[in-house]
Amino acid sequence: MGYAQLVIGPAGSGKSTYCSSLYRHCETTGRSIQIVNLDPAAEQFDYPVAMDIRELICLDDVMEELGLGPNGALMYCMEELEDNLDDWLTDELDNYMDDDYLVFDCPGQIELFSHVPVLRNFVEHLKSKNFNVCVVYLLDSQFITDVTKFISGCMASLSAMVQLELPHVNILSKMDLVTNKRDIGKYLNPQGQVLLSELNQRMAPQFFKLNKALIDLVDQYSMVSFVPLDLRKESRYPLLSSLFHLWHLNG
Ligand SMILES: Nc1nc2c(ncn2[C@@H]2O[C@H](COP(=O)(O)OP(=O)(O)OP(=O)(O)O)[C@@H](O)[C@H]2O)c(=O)[nH]1
Repeated sequence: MGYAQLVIGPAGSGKSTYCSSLYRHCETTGRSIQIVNLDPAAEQFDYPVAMDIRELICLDDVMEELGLGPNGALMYCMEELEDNLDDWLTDELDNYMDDDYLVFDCPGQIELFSHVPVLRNFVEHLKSKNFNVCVVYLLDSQFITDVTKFISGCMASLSAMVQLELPHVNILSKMDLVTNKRDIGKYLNPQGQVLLSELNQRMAPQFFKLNKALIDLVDQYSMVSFVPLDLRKESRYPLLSSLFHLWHLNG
């Protein structure tokens, strides 16, 4: 059995930085992982790239040849990947053995994990090749500085959970940029009633019913909670280790 981590999250949330930190961490601790680039627009990497979607298709070529903009071209590239699961991806996966650990650095287009089936089909393919797959969802800590942003971050993460139906860990990235940790603390162990009253104070009364429904949803999916990760600090090591261990057991 192989293991795979799908690293997803909005554009710029720190996916590639997380992948390179994880790679260096594993190097230090004597583990072996392979990082795969699934972003056809990526230009440079801070980690050795084991497999690269750009060998199959490249964003610039699609933009030039089909006259598409960056977003349309990216979706075209991902559909090309979906069409090549049995060919390109299967050939590439054949290079990896039992017990190999692949980490997939994905593009940040939100539609990939909200409403198009590409990643879900990709995951099904990995499973059919005997990979145990889990998701690491990154959210920039700067995006949850108030309750409305927090709810929006939760909803985006929840839509990925529902779409992919995999073991899922939410990580709050760029914690070094949070100047007042107390502002974020209340969102790490969210209390429904506190969030609801904060939300209601921010919004007009016609939204109160909707606010309640949203908070109940976050409460019910109690796993919509975030693990803060500061990659710039030495303290990241125990956290990366325990997360890695968890994924390896449950992934
Ligand atoms: N301060 C700080 N900056 C970070 C951290 N992680 C990433 N960044 C910066 O955030 C920017 C985006 O980081 P990336 O790792 O490229 O993010 P990404 O999610 O892979 O981006 P896309 O592939 O474009 O979606 C870069 O300028 C990084 O240097 C962090 O933990 N702290």
